[in-house]
Amino acid sequence: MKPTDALVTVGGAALVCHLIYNKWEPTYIPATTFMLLLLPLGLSTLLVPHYGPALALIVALATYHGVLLTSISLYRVSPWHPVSRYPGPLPAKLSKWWMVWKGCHGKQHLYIRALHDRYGDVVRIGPNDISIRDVDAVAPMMGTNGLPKGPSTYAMAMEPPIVSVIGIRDPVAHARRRRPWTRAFSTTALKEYEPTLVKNITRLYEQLANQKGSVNLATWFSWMTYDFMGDMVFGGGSDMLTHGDKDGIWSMLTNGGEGHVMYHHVPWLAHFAKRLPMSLQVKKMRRWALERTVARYKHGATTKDLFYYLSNEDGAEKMSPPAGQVISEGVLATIAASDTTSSVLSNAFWNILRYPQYYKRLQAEVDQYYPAGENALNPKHYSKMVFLDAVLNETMRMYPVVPSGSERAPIPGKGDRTIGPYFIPNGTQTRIHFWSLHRDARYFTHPDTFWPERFLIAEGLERAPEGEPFMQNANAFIPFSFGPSNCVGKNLAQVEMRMVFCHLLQNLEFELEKGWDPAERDHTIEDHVVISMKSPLPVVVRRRT
Ligand code: HEM
Repeated sequence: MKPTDALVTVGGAALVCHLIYNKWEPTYIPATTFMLLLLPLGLSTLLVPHYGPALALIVALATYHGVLLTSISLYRVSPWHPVSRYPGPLPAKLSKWWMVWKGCHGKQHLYIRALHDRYGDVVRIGPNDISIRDVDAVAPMMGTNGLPKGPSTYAMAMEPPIVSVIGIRDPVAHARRRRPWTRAFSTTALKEYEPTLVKNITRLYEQLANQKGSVNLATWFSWMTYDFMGDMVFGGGSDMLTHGDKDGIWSMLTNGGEGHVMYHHVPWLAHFAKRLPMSLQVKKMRRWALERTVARYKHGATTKDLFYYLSNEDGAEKMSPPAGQVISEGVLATIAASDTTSSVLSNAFWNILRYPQYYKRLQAEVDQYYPAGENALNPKHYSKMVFLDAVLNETMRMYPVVPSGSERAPIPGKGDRTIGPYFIPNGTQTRIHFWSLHRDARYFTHPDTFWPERFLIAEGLERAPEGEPFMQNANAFIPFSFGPSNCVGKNLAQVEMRMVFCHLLQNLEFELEKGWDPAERDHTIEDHVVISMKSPLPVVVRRRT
């Protein structure tokens, strides 16, 4: 064979490889190794007579991968690409790694918002990836007849193949797996959890009351929320409020963010994840969960906690799940419930402490419903505390715990979909960008200002300031997401946060550490799929007299 014919054969094989990946996206490791390595290596034999073995290898690999990359790039920016109708920056159209690059610095929430400001309500943030900032797309995309979860939720689930509920893409299988969760968060079940909540919040209070000087309030909230979930899922064993993060579990949870961003944008990477060093941390967490689960199975249920429902001790399902599934769900619960709730708690405290008028008003509300002597750990007045709710809601509006939204995508191979006014081609990963939606002036007056009263005005409890139109679109406020895959733990999170606020404000007073500028914290917000604040929250705590 002439050298040019051999080179054309190598290039042709690369084009076939592009076609195969474009249609089937194989992630099976042997198939990937064959397509990307063994095939060009094999084809190099055609070039050996002309270049010798070593050079033939180099030429074959360079030609194969050069043609492959060129073909992929041209297709992605061409008008024939299914997502070409949506605008976006060129590097994002060319490669998902662009968003990984933007995301690993923790600022993708700001970047995507800037892209929406520049390009409009739909932006292409990857070759097959779009972000939407339009309230009219929320229900059609995330509601009952909307799109199922996308591939990145599967990729981020802790340990495929035993994927927890958050990673299940098939809507029927997801609904089935969600049943014990729904039972676990019914009104009756929530009532059963109160003693565990009370125990942990009392412990938090005692620890804070005994601290001298300035403390990092954010850390204490993290430890409390984690201990609470440790009790709820694994019957205890965490004890961070007493011993701190001695096992390094909390640092593992908060430091693995860059990995999450990578899986979020390049989900296929998860198939290789077990070989990456970061998975050692995941294994450590899973080992801890396994030990606790085995102990829990041995001792059985002493209270009706979350494990009771997840392991089917309530006997509501015909078949009990395998232990591996219970571990996966348990690990998900501790992650989904602790990092999220603690970040809202610390962000809410940060905001009332930097705006003293809100601290004063909230303190007055707590004192009205829970004066000294009244048990603030009893939720009987919580539903009447409208300002507390307004503070928590405003915190979640401005600092949604999942800033870049939760991914959705048409079911692979089931064809394209139209969502409201938007055409979503098969294979397109899409999401409503919560951060941009929550800070869109069309939906919220002064969207970048912390102004809890907006929620009271919207409910007709207060008058809007005169002289400017008041905007508040309830459908654009989705911190717990929307539809059949929304946050199943929403009600628990709300009781927990209200209980913390009422008990702590009834008994303690808080002051920001002198000399610390709270505005600094704004610049340290990072989006690692879940929001993360790199800055501490240094606060001086005193008992109220
Ligand atoms: C303020 C606290 C919390 C916030 C803001 C929050 C927010 C969210 C969001 C945005 C999602 C993604 C939903 C989607 O994909 O559409 C989610 C999922 C989830 N959350 Fe929460 N969450 C919080 C607390 C909790 C708590 C306390 C639990 C209790 C275990 C919990 C359990 C879950 C679970 C299991 C899922 C997956 C649901 C599914 O895929 O069906 N979350 N959460």
